[in-house]
Amino acid sequence: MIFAHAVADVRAAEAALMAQLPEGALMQRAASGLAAVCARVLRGEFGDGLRSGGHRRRRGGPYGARVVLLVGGGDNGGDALWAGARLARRGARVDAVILRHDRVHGTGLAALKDAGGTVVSGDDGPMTTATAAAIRRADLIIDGILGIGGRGGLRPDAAELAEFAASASAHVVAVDLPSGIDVDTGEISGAHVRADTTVTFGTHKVGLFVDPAAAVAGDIELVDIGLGPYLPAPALQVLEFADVARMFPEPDRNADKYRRGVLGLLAGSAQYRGAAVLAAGGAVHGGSGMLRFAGPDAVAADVLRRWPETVVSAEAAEAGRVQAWAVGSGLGEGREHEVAAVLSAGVPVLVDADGLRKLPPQLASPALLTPHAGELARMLDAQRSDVEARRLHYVRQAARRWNATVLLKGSTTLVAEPDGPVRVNPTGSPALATAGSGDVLAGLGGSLLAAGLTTFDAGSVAAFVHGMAGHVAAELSGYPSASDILEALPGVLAELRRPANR
Ligand SMILES: NC(=O)C1=CN([C@@H]2O[C@H](COP(=O)(O)OP(=O)(O)OC[C@H]3O[C@@H](n4cnc5c(N)ncnc54)[C@H](OP(=O)(O)O)[C@@H]3O)[C@@H](O)[C@H]2O)[C@@H](O)CC1
Ligand SMILES: Nc1ncnc2c1ncn2[C@@H]1O[C@H](COP(=O)(O)OP(=O)(O)O)[C@@H](O)[C@H]1O
Ligand SMILES: [K+]
Repeated sequence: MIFAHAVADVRAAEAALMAQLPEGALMQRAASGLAAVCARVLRGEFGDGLRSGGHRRRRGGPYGARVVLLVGGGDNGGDALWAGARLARRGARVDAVILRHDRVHGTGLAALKDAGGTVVSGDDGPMTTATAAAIRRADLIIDGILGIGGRGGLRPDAAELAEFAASASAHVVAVDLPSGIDVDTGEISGAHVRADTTVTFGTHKVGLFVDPAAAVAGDIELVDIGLGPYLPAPALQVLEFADVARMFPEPDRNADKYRRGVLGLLAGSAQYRGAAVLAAGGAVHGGSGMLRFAGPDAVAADVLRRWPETVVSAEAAEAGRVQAWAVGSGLGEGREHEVAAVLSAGVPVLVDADGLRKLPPQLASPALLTPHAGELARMLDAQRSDVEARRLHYVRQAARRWNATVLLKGSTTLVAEPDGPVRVNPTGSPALATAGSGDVLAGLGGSLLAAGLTTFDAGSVAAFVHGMAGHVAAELSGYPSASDILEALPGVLAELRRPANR
């Protein structure tokens, strides 16, 4: 599992660690890790990142490379200067653009000059003819404008510099984080740097994983500076393949279909018949022992044709015993009384799409709500654009509001509980943004709930597997449909469940 911590916790851990170490030791660890990643960038070991297109790709390493440092008035600028000094000693031509001469990290600047680096900015501002020329011909730009001490977007002179750097063809490496993002929320409130690679220190920072900020961080490289023992519980968790492989329910020797868990599915309608078929497909593969589908004859017939293992009934009340419900995908209007009955049935429930329209103020059983940004906006009486800009804020708010697990879908899928760390799904891709793909996710998540996973684990495991299936489907079909994603599921699950991976 990968973790990210809040700035206050990073600061406290740094203070505790620094008390044990000689002055400046931590910055040397950070700068040495930063310089090592920069050397790899200059050897061409990194892709072109997000700003791909106009990059001049260098392969020769630091010797003879042109490096520009953007240096703010704090320790983030200090890291850049010390790393610049190391690169200069290895033969790079290093030019520093100093934003605040009165605040610049003194020993870092002296070290850079000793190593042969030069300052190209002027006394009255960072943008000079020499600055522009250095940035235009740079192979690598190191963004040390702001780190965890930054507040709000970049100020005008830094913003102008960042904009000029963005128009250059150099690879941009951000020190700790792309300057100007809100590091604890992933929000962006003004001008900021766009990085191809971010080298972060001690632990990951929240904003590096949450859009919109994550989208401007590029590849993330973590440099261990020894903070680990001093860090408290993380603010964010990112599951990895091995975590997910371990979290799957393992049917025991004397399992039967009931003990493996039965999922009830209330999805699809005359208008959205396919939603029932797609959700049922996610469900029959998701680890539960049996699927009971409740819905109108025509929809049930479609489900049975595709998934003959399903047991169908006309109404939720006639479905029989289940260990969990998944409700709402493509359900349309008119079955609100059934949704209400399912929500008070006393078993865990995944609530998607139309099931989210009229949620009661209190939910009677453990619930996993799976809105996209538009649905969450409607639930919280907010604007969709605001939910997309402040994903972490709103997902946490909804989790507290309904005392439930909330899985917010989209470019960063987040899974939040009323308290504790939020999980970010690392496998998402725009390939998933296709009609019906959310229905597959709902069926899969519901099935995992029925099989006994908690709402938090079921949501995060389902999102992870769904994302992997999206990648596999994209390799096979270019622009995969939801049916393609569904078809890729068994292969992905087989890989995850292989004994060697558990
Ligand atoms: N502590 C450690 O042990 C280690 C820390 N490390 C490194 O230190 C970094 C944190 O350093 P830091 O605390 O000095 O803050 P930092 O992010 O450089 O910026 C502060 C300066 O920015 C300014 N400023 C603020 N907002 C602004 C804006 N919007 N636009 C423009 N300017 C703005 C603010 O000025 P003021 O607001 O006072 O005018 C102040 O001068 C951390 O990210 C990591 O890289 C590593 O070496 C590992 C060991
Ligand atoms: N830009 C994106 N990047 C990654 N995943 C995305 C993106 N846009 C949508 N998704 C994912 O695609 C799925 C779409 O689900 P949903 O919005 O419910 O669509 P539908 O209702 O048509 O099934 C969700 O899993 C969501 O997280
Ligand atoms: K930075």
